[in-house]
Amino acid sequence: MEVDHLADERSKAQFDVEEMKIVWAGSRHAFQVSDRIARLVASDPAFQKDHRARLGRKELFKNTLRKAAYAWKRINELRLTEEEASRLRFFVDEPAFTDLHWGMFVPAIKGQGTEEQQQKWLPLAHKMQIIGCYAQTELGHGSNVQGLETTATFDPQTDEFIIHSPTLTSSKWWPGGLGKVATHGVIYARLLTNGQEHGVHGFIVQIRSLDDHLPLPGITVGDIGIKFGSGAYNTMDNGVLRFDQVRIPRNQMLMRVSQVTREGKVVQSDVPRQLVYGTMVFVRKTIVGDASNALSRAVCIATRYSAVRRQFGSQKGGLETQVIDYKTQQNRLFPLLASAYAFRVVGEWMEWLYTDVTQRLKANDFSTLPEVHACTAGLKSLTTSATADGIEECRKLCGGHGYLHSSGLPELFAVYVPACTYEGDNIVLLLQVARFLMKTVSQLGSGKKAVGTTAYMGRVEQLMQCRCDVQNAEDWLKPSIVMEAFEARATRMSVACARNLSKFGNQEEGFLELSADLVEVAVAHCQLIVVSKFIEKLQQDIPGKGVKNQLENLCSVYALNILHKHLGDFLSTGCITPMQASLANDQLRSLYSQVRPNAVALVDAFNYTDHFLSSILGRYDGNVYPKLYEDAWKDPLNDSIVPDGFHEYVQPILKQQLRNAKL
Ligand SMILES: CCCCCCCC/C=C\CCCCCCCCCCCCC/C=C/C(=O)SCCNC(=O)CCNC(=O)[C@H](O)C(C)(C)COP(=O)(O)OP(=O)(O)OC[C@H]1O[C@@H](n2cnc3c(N)ncnc32)[C@H](O)[C@@H]1OP(=O)(O)O
Ligand SMILES: Cc1cc2nc3c(=O)[nH]c(=O)nc-3n(C[C@H](O)[C@H](O)[C@H](O)COP(=O)(O)OP(=O)(O)OC[C@H]3O[C@@H](n4cnc5c(N)ncnc54)[C@H](O)[C@@H]3O)c2cc1C
Repeated sequence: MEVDHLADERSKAQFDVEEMKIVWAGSRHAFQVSDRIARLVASDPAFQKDHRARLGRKELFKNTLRKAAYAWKRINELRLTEEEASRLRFFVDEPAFTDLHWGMFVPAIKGQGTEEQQQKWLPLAHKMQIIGCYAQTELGHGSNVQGLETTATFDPQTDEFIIHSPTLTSSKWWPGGLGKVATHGVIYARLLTNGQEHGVHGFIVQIRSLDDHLPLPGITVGDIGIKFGSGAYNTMDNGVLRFDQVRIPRNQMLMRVSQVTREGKVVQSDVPRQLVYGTMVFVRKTIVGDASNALSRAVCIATRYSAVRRQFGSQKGGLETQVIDYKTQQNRLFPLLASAYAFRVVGEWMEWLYTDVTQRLKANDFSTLPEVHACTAGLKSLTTSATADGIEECRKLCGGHGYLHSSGLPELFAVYVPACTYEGDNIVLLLQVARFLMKTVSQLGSGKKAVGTTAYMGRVEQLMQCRCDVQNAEDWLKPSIVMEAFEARATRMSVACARNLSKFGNQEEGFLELSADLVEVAVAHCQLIVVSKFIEKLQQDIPGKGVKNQLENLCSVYALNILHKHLGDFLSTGCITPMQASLANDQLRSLYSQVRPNAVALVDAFNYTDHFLSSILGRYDGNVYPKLYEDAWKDPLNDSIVPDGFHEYVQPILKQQLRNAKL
């Protein structure tokens, strides 16, 4: 009979775990779909994944192609909905060319193509009769999109664009799916007509033949090579691509934002030029939601293992202390648990924000676009940095065993860290947020109302002077007090930076000089958004015994831990005193004690199968030691007692030593 080594932990929970599962999933329906698909994937041997790190690149990649084809077959056989298919991709847990096809190529056509273009290309893409990638980044430029060098020159004689890579640095470099699989790509290039340049635009270009999969004439394409970590992101074929005067019909330029007429005239639509960047906004909001997935997974492993692992403190031969009971462990682990829940909430809000802007754009209302850009960029940066650091912290929280591949943490880290770079380097994105904030501050005096996530700046005078009203530690549990402290911090930092900027004659020069401070301002603003959205969520009716109370504790842990980590910001802006900061820390410690008995149940609420977690340390039943021991013997090195190469290389050394000793 299977023994649940964590049963005791589970019995301590003070809330309804089943109801928390629904909060985590977003709705009862979402939970049911997710639960069903997770089981479907876990029970299908075709989706086995524990051997990935031992495969060579070619075998690994072929295995991914097999899985993708099988997944597609099952999606069609079972007639899965879009939601179900997307859950299937999530639980299969393997980066593949299909991510870029569905996650970027299709959205780029939807967002930047005209109705006519959508009608032509989307049915092909939806049936996967063509497979697309998103080819923007080049060897020489990624962040600086305006600096891309690939050209698309209109030839009025033939009514075609000539796509060309004029330099080595203009080679497309990084696009996922491009290396070996994609038949088409949305290629970003500088538009040239009648000898004039018109900025970067997207073009649908066929890369490989649909008959024999060979590159079309004028195209050089391949994979860019092995990436960080074993297995990990190497299931993806990130590619390199060069064009030698490749011709495409005029109607393959994505023309929702600008059109090129038969004569080569460029006509701007009434939508803003920035919509050319719309796919990045879409993916950044997806990445925010996904951060909670990756962080919760690491936290689930570290929490369960911390409850299993015991070190020191045995009294009279009794059990040693569970490491989760050490305050230092709690102080590292519980803020990550709280962050996972916080990012879940903010991810949900981000979905709402995106739906809202999409509807507005349809009605030609572009007013919220700058804010949506700032929110998606800023929160993508904040959540991915925190998640990447959080996964590594979870590895350390698991001590030595966390470094084993079978802990599930090294591969999770290797797959996750590029999220800090792709879809915009996190620092570059925070600088975008800072620009938006400096603009907002500069407009405060002009009567323009600060709205949305910057509405708090409308109370700049009050926030510049307010003094926090905390008398005792429990006061820090009041949402109004926390909000005021975060708003005062963000406002004061923004205003201080804006004042410093105004000392520079040249704004751009000032921006460069102060960029490190500006990044901190952007972080303060984004952390405020997360805290405020979590607090807003708690104002809703949340059913289930004790569920809301747990979420309130986690929200307070998230906020007070940030306050503690960024104490310098809060103190130097004068809103709170050192005594109040110390009370916040007392409250944080007390919250840890309240989270402690619920910790295992709070990670059970993520509803992850053992297949998905892929971690011996994070097993649901906590049966860690026998399984670790068993697993060691499965390593190919243990197939033979004496390893290959021993007689050839090591034995001669030993014999030499023996000879020397005899001499
Ligand atoms: C094996 C199993 C398989 C299973 C299969 C199952 C089948 C599948 C079924 C379902 C599956 C579903 C799967 C879905 C998965 C989805 C997952 C998605 C995967 C993601 C993987 C990621 C891969 C990575 C991709 C990339 O990295 S793409 C490249 C990204 N590149 C960047 O992000 C570049 C960053 N740089 C920039 O964004 C900008 O250029 C800049 C930094 C903003 C610089 O801009 P600036 O210099 O200011 O220049 P301007 O261009 O002049 O802008 C000025 C102006 O514009 C505003 N602005 C800027 N950006 C935007 C924007 N995006 N939106 C709106 N506005 C913007 C800016 O604020 C300025 O405004 P003002 O003038 O008003 O100030
Ligand atoms: C796994 C992975 C998958 C990818 N997939 C795709 C894809 O499918 N399609 C695609 O088109 N691209 C893809 N990319 C490329 C990715 O979008 C870029 O790498 C990313 O946007 C960062 O750009 P960069 O490489 O030019 O970095 P750089 O901008 O060169 O960054 C280098 C350093 O310079 C700093 N820096 C740069 N500019 C500034 C500035 N203005 N101020 C201060 N500091 C600055 C950065 O912070 C960073 O520390 C992928 C990348 C990875 C790693």
